[in-house]
Amino acid sequence: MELQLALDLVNIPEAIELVKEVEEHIDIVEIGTPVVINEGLKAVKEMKAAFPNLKVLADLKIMDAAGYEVMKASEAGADIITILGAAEDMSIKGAVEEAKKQNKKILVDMIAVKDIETRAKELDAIGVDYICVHTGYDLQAVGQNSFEDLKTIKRVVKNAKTAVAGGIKMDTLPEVIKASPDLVIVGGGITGQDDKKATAAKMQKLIKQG
Ligand SMILES: O=C(CO)[C@H](O)[C@H](O)COP(=O)(O)O
Repeated sequence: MELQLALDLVNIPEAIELVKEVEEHIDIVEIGTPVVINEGLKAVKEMKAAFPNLKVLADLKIMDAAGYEVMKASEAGADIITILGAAEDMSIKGAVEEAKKQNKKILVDMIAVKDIETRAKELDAIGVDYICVHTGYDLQAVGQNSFEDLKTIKRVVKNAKTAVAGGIKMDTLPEVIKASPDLVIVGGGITGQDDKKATAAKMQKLIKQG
């Protein structure tokens, strides 16, 4: 099980300062969608240059022109690139094909997918690297989470790694860990804390204990 830190509400210098604090306690750093919108793929490039030993995920949430966008994110230094599960199979296949060429990985974000079980089976058969259940900010605001969806993908996915994101905090982490995802993605649960390093360290410890 790995820990990914999601950075959404920062600029590039703030993102780099934040990662300096928690670097030793995370496996992957995510350049969140709002950061890519504000700063472009330069944010991925600068993060990779600052932390060459960390895996960098570019949360592009690709919907179309997937091969091209995966290629551009790969050139910027991303190790993992996200595409939406709601995208056409043709787009998912394009992303997977380009990622293989570039020696990168594809994470499919299942946000807004209604039939998680059926779509997860289809995506698994296409050969994506990760399938991630995700409750975005708008549904977190009305009290939703993805813990039941995580159990669903754990049951049906045979090849891809499983991941979970959306409002995970220290108090809900044990429930997430119980379901044994391969990747736990935490944003505000770390960045919103006064002592980010101690929080990341504690989360890492729980995750490594399984
Ligand atoms: O992709 C995202 C929002 O669309 C976030 O990066 C993801 O939800 C993790 O952040 P948090 O733990 O703060 O919810």
